[in-house]
Amino acid sequence: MSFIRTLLRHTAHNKLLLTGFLLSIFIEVAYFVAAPLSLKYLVDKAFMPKDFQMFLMILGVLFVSGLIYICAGTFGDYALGRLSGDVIRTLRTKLFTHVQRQSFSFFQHYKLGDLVTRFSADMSSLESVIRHSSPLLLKETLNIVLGLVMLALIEWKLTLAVLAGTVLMFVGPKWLQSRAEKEQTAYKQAQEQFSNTIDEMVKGYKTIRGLHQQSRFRERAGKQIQDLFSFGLKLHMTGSLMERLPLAALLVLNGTMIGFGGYLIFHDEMTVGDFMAFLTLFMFVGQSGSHLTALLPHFVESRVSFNRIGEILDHEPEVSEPPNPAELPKSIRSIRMEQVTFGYTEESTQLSDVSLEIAAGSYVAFVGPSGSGKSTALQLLSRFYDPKQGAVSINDCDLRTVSEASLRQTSALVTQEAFLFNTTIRDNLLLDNTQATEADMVEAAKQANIHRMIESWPEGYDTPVYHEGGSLSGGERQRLSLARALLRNPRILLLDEVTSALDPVTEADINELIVRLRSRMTIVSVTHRLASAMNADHIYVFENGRIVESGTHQELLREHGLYFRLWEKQHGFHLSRDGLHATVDGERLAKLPFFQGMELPLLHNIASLFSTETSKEGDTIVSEGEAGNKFYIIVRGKFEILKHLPGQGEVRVAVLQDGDHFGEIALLNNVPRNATVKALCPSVLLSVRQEAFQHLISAYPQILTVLQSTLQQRM
Ligand SMILES: Nc1ncnc2c1ncn2[C@@H]1O[C@H](COP(=O)(O)OP(=O)(O)OP(=O)(O)O)[C@@H](O)[C@H]1O
Repeated sequence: MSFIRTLLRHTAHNKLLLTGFLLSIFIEVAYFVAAPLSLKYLVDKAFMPKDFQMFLMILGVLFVSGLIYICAGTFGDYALGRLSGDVIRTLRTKLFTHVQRQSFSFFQHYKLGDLVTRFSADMSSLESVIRHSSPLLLKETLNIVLGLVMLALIEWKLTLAVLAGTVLMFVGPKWLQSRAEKEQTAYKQAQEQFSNTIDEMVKGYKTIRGLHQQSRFRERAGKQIQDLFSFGLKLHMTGSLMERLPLAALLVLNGTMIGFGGYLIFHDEMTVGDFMAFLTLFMFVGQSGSHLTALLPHFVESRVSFNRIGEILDHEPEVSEPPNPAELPKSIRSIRMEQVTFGYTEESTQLSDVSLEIAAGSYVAFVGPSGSGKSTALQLLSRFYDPKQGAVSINDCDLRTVSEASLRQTSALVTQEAFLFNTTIRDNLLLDNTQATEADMVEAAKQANIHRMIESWPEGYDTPVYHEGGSLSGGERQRLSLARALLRNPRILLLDEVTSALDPVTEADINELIVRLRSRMTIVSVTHRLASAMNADHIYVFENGRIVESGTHQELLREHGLYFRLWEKQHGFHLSRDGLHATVDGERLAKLPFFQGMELPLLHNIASLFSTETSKEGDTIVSEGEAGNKFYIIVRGKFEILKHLPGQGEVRVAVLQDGDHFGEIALLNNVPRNATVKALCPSVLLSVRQEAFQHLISAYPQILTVLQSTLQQRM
């Protein structure tokens, strides 16, 4: 078993303790095996001839060897504790460090529950086998071997008969082993799935309650608990069969031994003392045999656990530290992507032949439609992935040759998620930054416009954060994660949609901060909102994984290309500072296909028919199949369009963002929604009801014609 090999490998370095432990086991076993022999001598040499001196001598020997046995056992327990603790500590550390080294794809493949189960349930089963089952295995095997030798010394013929029957004890468990392994694997998988559900239930508790999804989750958990019950029952039954079959074999053996032993006594080939010693020793060996088989289910479980942990340890990170990593210089000249092609999987391509150069100290924006590859390009700049072809470099230094520590000191990434640790605000800001003073921390918080807010909390910088930042607002979280990045004083600041989920005031604030920072560091910002990018020194426009345009805001507008079209789409909306009230210009409405050619005064009237709606992440705006009675324009936010496709279930078919519209088909009578629309972040919409539109349609039949042709295209 490779598990035993691993065990030996991890304990071999502590030779003295290991030898002491093995010796203690040997003494224990020798005592147990030899003790029944005392019966033979007591009966044949002391009791039968009534030799009191011999009796005292045997008693003395028993007492001294009992004392040695107790001392050896105590030392053995200590040695085992140290050795097994050491193995588990090494394995836990190895697993943790290995998981930490992994690339993003690993965390996409393994869910939280998968990993937690491996760190907890699987490690515990290994721990129990290392601490209890392995030493028992050793002891019981030695018991059997030594016991059999002793039995042979007492009466070899009887021993041979018994030995032949012993084979029976191991046939059943061997036969059941592969079944037990399969059941164990199924049980562990069910544990993982249940852990994943608990994880979602805790993290998504607001969404679950908000959307009243408790019963769906209860149903899912109920099914998983039922699976745990069924797999657990099967496992229990197989385990108990593995223990019971050898016991049945033992009963047969007992009968054989008493029968054959009796025959030998009646024919004077064995003394009564020999028989009693044989019987006691045989009971003892039999007990060891059944202990051994009782250990089998634990070994099966630990083997499955060991393989599951091994699967993680065998997973090599795709992005690894080079053997002799280079350090990035203090001053940065440029960041380059040269003919970069990249795909998240072997088969897919998310970036094709992307080349760009970012001068040190400049502020660069990546813009483009959803899914065009902006964030992917940023992740390559952070070396969360390596390109399939081409190179990403800083100062002509390929990132694949640079040490991770040096890269992370040079650049800091802030993402939309703004993850915070469950500790105080101070610890969240400082992390391991021992060089930053209290004044530095306050300065960074001031720059990110969060200092006053922190000070207004009763515990100030010592305020604890709960639920990974869920106890704070999105804006507070984002400002804190910006302050954290600034405190590290990076030379390159990478921002991934940092303002997309924020209210207009916070967004404007953060955009101002970026403008202030641009002289101090190189900034690369991914955003789908062009108003946030217009101040950039240079803008790269992505479409289908390629850079299709680049230049300043003005240059790009003059090109009348994709950027211009996106700008036109996002322009013409007004949002109040609190983000709760939006309006749209008549000119903007004129760009919608079904309003084209209408006079401006009428469009202004139509604009006044719209009312503002806000939605939270996860809110369903429209549901496939329901009767629709509203048309929507997205003022700001992100929505996914989901459709039920035959054989595939609900599938995301598109993502809509600022300036996009949906639901116009519902403005026709009795047309059900042909897709579900869900908010991916806090969003603001303008909507108009069907009734309000009816008189327009009758006055302007062209609206109806265009809507009908849109409907035909989409069905
Ligand atoms: N981790 C991932 N694994 C597989 N595919 C991914 C992964 N992340 C993104 N993609 C896919 O890669 C493509 C580009 O995604 P990316 O996030 O870079 O686009 P984007 O322009 O930033 O869009 P958005 O603004 O919607 O995030 C999309 O088709 C997306 O579905």
